[in-house]
Amino acid sequence: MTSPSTAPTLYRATYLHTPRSPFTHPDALDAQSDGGLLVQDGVIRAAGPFADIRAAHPDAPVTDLRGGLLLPGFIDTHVHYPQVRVIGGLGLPLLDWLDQCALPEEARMADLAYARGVARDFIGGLIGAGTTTALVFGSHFAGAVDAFFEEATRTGLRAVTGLVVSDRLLRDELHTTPQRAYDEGRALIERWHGAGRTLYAVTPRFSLSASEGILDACAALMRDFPGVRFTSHINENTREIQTVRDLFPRARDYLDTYERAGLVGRHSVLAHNVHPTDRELGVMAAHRCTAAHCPCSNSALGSGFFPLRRHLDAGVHVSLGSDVGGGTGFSLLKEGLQAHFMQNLMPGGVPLSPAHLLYLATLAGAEALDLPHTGFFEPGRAFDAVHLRPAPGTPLDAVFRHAASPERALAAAFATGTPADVARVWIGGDTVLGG
Ligand SMILES: O=c1[nH]c(=O)c2nc[nH]c2[nH]1
Ligand SMILES: [Zn+2]
Repeated sequence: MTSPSTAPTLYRATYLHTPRSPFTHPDALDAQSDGGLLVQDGVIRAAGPFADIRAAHPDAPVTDLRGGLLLPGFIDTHVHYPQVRVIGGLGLPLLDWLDQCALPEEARMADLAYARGVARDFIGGLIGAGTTTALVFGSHFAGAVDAFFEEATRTGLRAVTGLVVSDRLLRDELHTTPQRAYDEGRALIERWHGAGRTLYAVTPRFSLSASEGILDACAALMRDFPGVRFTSHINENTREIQTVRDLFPRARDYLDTYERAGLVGRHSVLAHNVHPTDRELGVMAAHRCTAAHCPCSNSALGSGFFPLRRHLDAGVHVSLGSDVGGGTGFSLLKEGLQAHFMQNLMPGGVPLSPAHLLYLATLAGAEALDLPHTGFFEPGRAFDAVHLRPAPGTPLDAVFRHAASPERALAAAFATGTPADVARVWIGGDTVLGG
């Protein structure tokens, strides 16, 4: 039975989106200075110049969003739910930061009441930054993962997440066994994968903390439940990489620890990849898996410069992640700016235009997660959107009022926009913030 249709709404706005990748299509940015998006039942029905949409739908009520910028909702492809309350542990390299900042907080997630509060803080932070879809590193505790799925369902966030599993070198209370990893993962998949807007991601923390037995349990879940996603970390820090080499003497490299277990494929998103070998890039491209680039985290933890040029030359898909709490906040505008800075500063870096940054923050994530109903504005896609409308008197408001083109306003949004400039957020046509 189909539910009865609701009345359409015609949104009138300056909107920008990237229906294609600017890395392969130089004219990928579509900017409508006076655009119209007709939305009904959460789905975009028509898109284009306002005058054209108006003429075709003369009776649709209009919501006027002019004076700001309307963008597709941001898609964060790497962010840690249990770390929202430890953002800002600056000055430590990865393994020390994990020991001193992240893991003590992750151990607190055993307390379900605590986890529920963290889930509220975390999802509030994501939506407040204009993020409408996220691939979320979950918790080591199944109860805390349930709490996350419940909060995602309550708020309407599109979320892909799962139980984080490890069996060595963290803290005892964060360790599990292959059998428990499989059993708890299976129960969570059966409850949440494909329920409403939520999907499941099989999530070994990283090979440093995962034995072959745990990786095999992850592979069994991937085999038994086709369609679940896979995520983990790779090649972030030189000490981490050396430790993985010592732990897996038969593996050719870091990627091979996942590849041998059968965990590298179209639905795999590997965070960081700051120090890849050419072989790893070739295999990632061949399997069409994604590297989630997290520039603020790479800077804060001193992990290094992401070799974007090598990824592009090898044909590896790249998306963007905030990596909270190694990263410094939820804003994908800030991640885009930091990516731009780092590519500017590194020898052989890729010059990133505002169109590249918008693509990385939106459609690139939809492609990484294989969510073809999100990522840009076209008839048939869900209306997931963020309206940036800076407060009067702010510098960004001054730029918006005087910008020579929507592209210039978009560049300023990446240069100086923050969550304070997010006025309204929609997911599947529902207003989840502002309005
Ligand atoms: O940036 C990171 N954050 C983490 O929590 C983590 N765990 C393993 N490797 C990691 N890298
Ligand atoms: Zn991470």
